[in-house]
Formats: sequence, C-alpha cells, structure tokens
Amino acid sequence: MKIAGPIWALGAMSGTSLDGVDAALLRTDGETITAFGESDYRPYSPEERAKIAAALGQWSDGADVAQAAEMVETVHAALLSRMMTVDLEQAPEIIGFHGQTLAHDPANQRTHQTGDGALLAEILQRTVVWDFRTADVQLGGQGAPLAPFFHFACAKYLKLPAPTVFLNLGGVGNVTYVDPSYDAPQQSGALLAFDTGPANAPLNDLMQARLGQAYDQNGALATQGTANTEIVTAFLNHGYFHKMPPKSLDRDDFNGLSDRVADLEDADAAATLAECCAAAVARAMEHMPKTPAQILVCGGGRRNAHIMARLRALTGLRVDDIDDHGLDGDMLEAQAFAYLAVRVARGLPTSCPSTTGVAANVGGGTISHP
Ligand SMILES: Nc1ncnc2c1ncn2[C@@H]1O[C@H](COP(=O)(O)OP(=O)(O)OP(=O)(O)O)[C@@H](O)[C@H]1O
Ligand SMILES: CC(=O)N[C@H]1[C@@H]2OC[C@@H](O2)[C@@H](O)[C@@H]1O[C@H](C)C(=O)O
Repeated sequence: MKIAGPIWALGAMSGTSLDGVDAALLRTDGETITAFGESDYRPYSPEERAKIAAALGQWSDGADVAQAAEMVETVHAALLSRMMTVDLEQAPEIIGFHGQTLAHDPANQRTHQTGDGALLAEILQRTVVWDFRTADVQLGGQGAPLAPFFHFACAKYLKLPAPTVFLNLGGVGNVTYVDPSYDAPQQSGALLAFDTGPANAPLNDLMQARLGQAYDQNGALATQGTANTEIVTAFLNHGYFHKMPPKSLDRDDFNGLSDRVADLEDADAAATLAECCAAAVARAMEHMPKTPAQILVCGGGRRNAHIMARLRALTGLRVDDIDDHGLDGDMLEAQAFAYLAVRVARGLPTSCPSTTGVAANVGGGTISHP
C-alpha cells in the first residue's frame, strides 16, 4: 500500500501481565506523530486469562495454544472492529496487531506471539501488520523491546531537550534511553533499549495466589512491608544483570523469585518483589550512555506508588508518570504497534543494533491484506 503522508493507524497490544488488550489510534507517517486518537481497553476475564496461562511457554500448536489463539483473536476482533468506527474522522487505514506472547527465546532465534493477523485482516477487512518480532530474532536480535522507535518519536513530539529514559512497567520492565538531538532512531547513539527485569508479573502472581487479587493496588500492601535484603541481593546476582544490553526476557525467566518469598509474610513478600522491580531498573541505569534528565514511566506499574517511590530513592533521578507530560501511559504500547505498522508498510526499520542487538536495521512484520 502506498503511504504518501500521515494516516490513521490502529494498534493493539496484549501484554505479558495478561490483564487485557489495549487498542489505540494514532495519526502518523511512520516517522512523525501527528496526533493521538481514541483508545480503549478490554480486560480479560479470569477464564480468558487462565486460557493464556495454560499456553504460556509453549511453541507448537497443541490444544492449549489453539484455545488461547482463538480467544485472543475473538477478543481482538471485537475490540478492533469497535475502534474502527469509534470516530469516523479517525478511521484507520492500517492495523498493527502484536498478539499475545506465549514464549520468547531469542538465544535460539525463536519467539511466539499467538493470534493470526491474516484472519483478522479478513474479519476486519483492513490491512493488518503482525508477527513483528520474528524477523529480528531470525537475524540474531532479541526481538524485543520494539517500542523504542516509537519512544524516539514521542521524545520528538514532546520536544524533550535532553536525554530521557522511557520506562515501561508491565509484566516485564523495559527501558529506552533516547537522545533527542539525533534526527532518526536508527542513528548510532540515538537509542539504547533493553528489558530491565521482572516488573509486575511476580507481584501479580503473589497477589493472586495469596489474596485472590489481580495486583497490589497502588502498592498498598508493599508499603506496609519490609523488603528482605538477602533475597534482593541474591536476585541482583542473577546472570541477566551481568549481561550487557541489548537483552530481553521471557515473562517466566525469573519464575524462581516467587519461591524465594514463599516463607515471608504477605506484606514483606510484596515489598521484596516491588524492591526487586525497582532495583532492576536502578541496575539498568548503570548502562546508560549519559545520565538522563528524567525517567518517564508508562505501563500499569506507574500506578504503584510504592514502586515509584523506590525508583526515586534508588536512582536519585527525577521519575515522572508520563501522563504528567501529556501522554497516556496506559496506551503507549498499543500506539507503538500502530506506529510500527505504518513503518513496516513504508519499508522503514523497526529495530536496530542498539534496540535489539540485531546485526543490522530490520523492518519486522508480516503484512496481510483482506
Ligand atoms: N492501580 C494500580 N496499582 C498498582 N499496580 C497497577 C495498578 N494498575 C495497574 N497495575 C499493574 O500494571 C499491570 C498492567 O500493566 P500493563 O497493562 O502496562 O502491562 P502489560 O501491557 O500487560 O505488560 P507488558 O508491558 O509487559 O507487555 C497490572 O497487571 C498491575 O500489575
Ligand atoms: C517478547 C515480548 O513480548 N516482550 C514484551 C514484554 O513486555 C514488556 C517487555 O517484555 C518488552 O520487551 C516487550 O513488549 C514491549 C511492547 C516492546 O516490545 O517494546
């Protein structure tokens, strides 16, 4: 498809915290953000979440994966078709569909996002770009994170005057260092991106197992506890923290962490897991090329006041909720896949050596027309 100027694009992301699907409209030419549009969120029911959980870690199309795929496709089809008519002035010409990551193993050049974008193109009668990560891992990259090119565009949109770190606190945490003095994201020095470590996933698992709650609302439980320093120190000795970036994680790479807090009281266990999340981010800051002016936090974890306070204490930096700068911190990932869809359609790169460690710039993504 020919893209001569800015168009409306619709992006959808089903993240590693398994909470639901975000969808957002963005007007862009794949380089500059022209306007942010409507957005919506469709939470997964406990039964739907259980279907994904049953398929996590699987690579082949057995019964669990087939059930998860069908559910992910059905939920996306309903949400995206609603979004396509939410405002006719924002009718999208293209859709970026991430799908749901079930497994991620870049060392063996494989990553698995479930959900069939070709099927969605048929159902929605619109061009769908999907399978964004495979090309990158096949060329030796991490296949993640992919939001960094969009973070670069956001830095330009916000006219940020100095290097800034975008921090996403989802199930897993990831950072993008952006130097906005560069002209394009793929220029050497413009970006450095990688996953920091586990963020909300272990805390969510703890809350679900012990209290039947989806997450520690506002960090209320963690605030009442004391972090166990021995466990945090052992956590920081994990091999992942000794690797140089770019590097990425699977949701369950730190599964053992839950066992380590098994003997702690609820509040102390929550405080320990929150501390691990914040300490991993603080460790990540040691890799930044220059001290950033600020950390702008997006993703649901920015609502955990306890984690935000610990980030400020451990990094000594200004740590802001990105909403305070006029963006919607819940929708950055969905917007990112809208943005990346347009880039793929234009043949522009979506990752580069400093964002995924790939050997050369890559434009990942499969394009399916209806
Ligand atoms: N009010 C809140 N207080 C504390 N934590 C919250 C709050 N709201 C959301 N969260 C946390 O944020 C999580 C959702 O974050 P988000 O939607 O950014 O994750 P995701 O997109 O699934 O993950 P990823 O970025 O890893 O793909 C919830 O599972 C919860 O842990
Ligand atoms: C393999 C995979 O799905 N990774 C996710 C996950 O969730 C957060 C972090 O780990 C990040 O690396 C990535 O998602 C975001 C959207 C990204 O690619 O930028």
